[in-house]
Amino acid sequence: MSGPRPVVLSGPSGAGKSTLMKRLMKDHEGVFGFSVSHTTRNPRPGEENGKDYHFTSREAMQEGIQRGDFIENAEFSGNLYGTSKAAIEDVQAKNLICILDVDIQGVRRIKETNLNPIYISIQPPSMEILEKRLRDRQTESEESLQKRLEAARIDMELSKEPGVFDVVIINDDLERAYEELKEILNDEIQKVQESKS
Ligand SMILES: Nc1ncnc2c1ncn2[C@@H]1O[C@H](COP(=O)(O)OP(=O)(O)OP(=O)(O)O)[C@@H](O)[C@H]1O
Ligand SMILES: Nc1nc2c(ncn2[C@@H]2O[C@H](COP(=O)(O)O)[C@@H](O)[C@H]2O)c(=O)[nH]1
Repeated sequence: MSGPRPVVLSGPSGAGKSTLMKRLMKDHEGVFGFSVSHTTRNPRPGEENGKDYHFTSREAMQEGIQRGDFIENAEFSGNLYGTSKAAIEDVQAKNLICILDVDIQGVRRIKETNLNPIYISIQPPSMEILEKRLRDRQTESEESLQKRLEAARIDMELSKEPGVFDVVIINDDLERAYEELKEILNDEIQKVQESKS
């Protein structure tokens, strides 16, 4: 299907992907659409089913995977996560820039498809700062936090491999990281805005 190129945002848990993405969507109403993933993890306070995630059981999700409903899926920190074909189609049908928030395993699987997104990695300035951000967010048990930090170490190494990401943004200063993200997406944003005027 032709239309604006999707955007894959990846990077360690706690690096700031959701923070940057929410701001981008708020500042550009009618330009971006979020690909709502499925997950077997429990909702956090304030998260809405169907908006932040489709919260589901492992059994139901495995059935969906078997049926071929997902373009990618991965086990992360003890839970299943996945992008359904429908999640992407819903956004693309509206001619919006589809934003996917996926881990590094998702990035690798999406590269085997014909989605052709812009791959952006959001990285924290250091492991110490990442740990502080995750602890301050107060969403994780100690066990989950340790699993996320372990996954983060792997993510930070893999993101340095040439050719995996089109751009790596270090989210140290939020304003600067946001400006960098907007700059990268400027052409696609303009295309959507022009198509609507
Ligand atoms: N540049 C920044 N400086 C300080 N704090 C930040 C910055 N960016 C994000 N944060 C804070 O760090 C925490 C983690 O950010 P966020 O939830 O956006 O990360 P994430 O990458 O989406 O994580 P996850 O993958 O687990 O959903 C949040 O509490 C957020 O407010
Ligand atoms: N491979 C996929 N990874 C996903 C998907 N949706 C989210 N994620 C990643 O999971 C971790 C944890 O997210 P959290 O909301 O529990 O903090 C994070 O790295 C996300 O990028 C998906 O559909 N596929």
